[in-house]
Parts: sequence; structure tokens; C-alpha cells
Amino acid sequence: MTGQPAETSAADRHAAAVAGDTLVRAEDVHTHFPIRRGLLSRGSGGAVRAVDGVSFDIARGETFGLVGESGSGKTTLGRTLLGLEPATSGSIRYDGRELVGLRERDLRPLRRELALIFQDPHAALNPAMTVWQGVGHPLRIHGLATKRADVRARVAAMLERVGLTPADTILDKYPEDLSGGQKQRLVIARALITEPKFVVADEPVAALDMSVRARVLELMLELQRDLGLTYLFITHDLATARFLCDRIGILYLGNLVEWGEADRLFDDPQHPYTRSLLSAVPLPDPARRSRDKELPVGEMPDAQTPPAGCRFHPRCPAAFEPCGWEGTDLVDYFERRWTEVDTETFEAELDATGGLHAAEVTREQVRFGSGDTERLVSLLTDLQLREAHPLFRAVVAIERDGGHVLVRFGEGAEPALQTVAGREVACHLHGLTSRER
Ligand SMILES: Nc1ncnc2c1ncn2[C@@H]1O[C@H](COP(=O)(O)OP(=O)(O)OP(=O)(O)O)[C@@H](O)[C@H]1O
Repeated sequence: MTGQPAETSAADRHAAAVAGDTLVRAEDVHTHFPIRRGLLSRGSGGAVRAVDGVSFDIARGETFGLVGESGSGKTTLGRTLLGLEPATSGSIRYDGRELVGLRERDLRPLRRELALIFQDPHAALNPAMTVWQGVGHPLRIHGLATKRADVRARVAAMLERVGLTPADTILDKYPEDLSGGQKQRLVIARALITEPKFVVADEPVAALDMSVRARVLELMLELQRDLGLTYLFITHDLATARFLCDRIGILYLGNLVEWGEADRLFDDPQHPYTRSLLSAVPLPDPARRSRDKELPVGEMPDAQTPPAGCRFHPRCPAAFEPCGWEGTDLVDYFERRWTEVDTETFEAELDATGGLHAAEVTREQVRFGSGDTERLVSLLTDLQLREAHPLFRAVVAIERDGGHVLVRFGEGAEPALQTVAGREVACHLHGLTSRER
């Protein structure tokens, strides 16, 4: 890949961001999807908290990468920033204008400035339309060109620009006549035909063969330089993000856990989740390759009921007392423990707890069913003394309560973003902070 011309270097764009030349600013953005339980009880079943209090900004002309596992909320956040998904609350300022709460009528004139490059060419291109009709469609929708000859001429110019040449041999083809790489170029042409300023690219090369990925990414960088575009680049692939992005935000269960300059994040990650994602990236540098792997254990929890405190704490290798341990963590601990101990120990501990299904579990405590209270108190005290798991450091009391045992947890806090080594990090390891959920 070639370097960037001096006037659009990463350092310049970062300087623009610092100087406040912000194109998009998100503040405490929430996008929740209500869950409907049955036809007659609309909206009464809670909500999927897909984006749950996100704040960051994107500088004019930069590429901001949004990285996270599947289900972390990347697509929903990208769509929300474009006004395609209504934010539940918060503020999104685009070029100084507030988008949240804008009526469709007022949003419409802005739509041509905001574009989405889809992951899947098949979803973006109507197979029944020829290339010129499909790529030219947004021109007609926005009333930017209506006459057939004008639309064809503008589409031809855009096809040349994205490397689909000679354009006049392609204009009358159908998407299915083209290869995967050519189709993705068509998707880009369609997104850029209205001359947008802000482009959300949602996994734009994920569906392509390795051999064509680099060429499409290079095209995107070239178009950014030539057309002065600002990108939000969504990916679960950190290696691609590092290659392409000036700054990166790491999203976990609808929250940004760390965001800042790409090089800083890669060279010196400050959030345990960023560290574990990075340890999964194949590194060309052998000196770093031997670094211990710290892949997060387990799966990402359900976005409907995110863990208390820090959402990452149940999977975090560095979690400690204030991270938000709760009753359900103790139940999970026993479930995992019992897959590892011998049968005799398992039987004895199962009896002592009275069975996990009989436990009453809340954030603050677990009240075990009737079992062998003597044995359970001694087991729990021993686990706490040995600090068998960080969750035991958050246990403030192990008590008998009639024929039951009660384990109480201290209150944890959800960490707020704080500035650490030149980037924003939400983690108690850098000092205790607290934010409202
Ligand atoms: N329209 C919807 N209705 C209900 N829940 C939704 C909707 N769209 C997304 N979700 C949920 O919101 C959460 C975030 O989904 P989203 O697609 O934004 O994540 P993502 O990080 O882009 O994932 P992927 O990489 O798999 O595309 C998930 O739990 C998902 O199931």
C-alpha cells in the first residue's frame, strides 16, 4: 500500500480532530430495540440495548474504525449515526446540525450527504436493474438528475472513478454479470453517486476473496483523498482497521471501552478487552508473537440484560473487586467449577448448595436453597480466602439465614471513559469512575 499525501496524513487528520474540526459528534447515544412479547402486549418486554451510551467524535476527512465482536452494536451505531435507525436518546451532531429527533422531512435533504456502503452486494444492488439504473437510482430519488442521458453520463463517470472501465461496456449489464470485486465497486459507486460527505462502510470487504480485498480498500482510500470523504469503517478485523484507520473505537455490548489514535491502541492497549482482541491478531513481529494469549473467556452476554458494573467483567482476566460482581456471577462460577472438579467433589458441593436451580439470585445476593449450610459456608469461606476467583473479593458477607446460606456482594460501578495515555478508556484499573446506565 502506498503512503498518503502530506496534506491528508493521519497526523494532520488527528490534528484536525484535536483542533475541533469535527464532522460527527455522538454524545451518550442509546439505540434500544423494544422486545415485543406476543401481539397484544406491545413494548412490554424490555429492550435489546444494542447501543447503550456511546460518546465519540469523527474529524472531517478521517477514517474512524469501529471494531468489536459480532453483536457488539457496530451496525446499529453506524445506522444510527446516519439517521437510518432512530436513537432512543442522546445527541448526534452532523456538521453542526442535531440529527436526533429530526423529522423525516427535515432529514431528507441531508440524506444525500450521508451514505452507507453495505457488507453484502446482493442487499445493495437490485438484480432487476441494469448497472446504470441501479447506480443511478439515488440520483433520481434525490432529484439530482432525472433525464436518462444525464443519469447515464453521471453513472459512467462514477464507474470510471471506481475502476469499472470502460464504463460504456458495463452500463447496460446486470449485477449478476460481474465478479465479486466488481460488484463491490458497484456498491461503492452507488453509495458515492450523490457526492456524500460522511460514509459508513459496514464490513465493506468481508464478503470478498482475500486477493481482491486489498485492491478495494486501496480504492476506498483513493476515493477518500480525491473526494474529501469522512469514513466510519466498521469491522471485526483489527488488522484491516490498523491498515485503514486514523482512530479506532472498540465497542463491547453497546459501549465504547477504548477509543483513540490507531497506533496508540495497537502499540499500547489500555483496556483488557482491547488487549485480548489484539492478542488474537496474527502479528508479523516475532518479538510480539510470543506474548501470552489473553482471549476473553466465554461468550458475549445478552444485550437485553448486560452484566452489572463493567459489562466486560465476567470475561475479564484483570477484573477486580469494584467491577460489578453480582449474584449471577457466583452461579456461573459454580457451573464452570463443576465441569472441572471430580465427581465426588461435584456431588458433595451440589448437595451443599441444594442445587443451583433452587437459589434466589439478584444483583446484590444469592440465597441458596436448603442444603448443607455448614458445609456450604465452609466451602464459600475457603474459596474466598483462597481468592479462587476475583468475584470472591467482591463478596462482603457469607451468612446463615435459617436453613439457607446468603452471599452478599458489594456494589460495583459502571466505569466512565477517562483519558489514559492520550486516549479514552472505560476501565477501573486506571482509577475508579462511575457512570449512569
Ligand atoms: N432490528 C433489531 N431488532 C432487535 N434487535 C436487534 C435489531 N438489530 C440488531 N439487534 C440486536 O442488537 C445487537 C447489536 O447488533 P448489531 O447488528 O448492531 O451488532 P454488530 O456488532 O454489527 O454485529 P455483526 O458484526 O454480527 O453485524 C444484537 O444483540 C442484535 O441481535
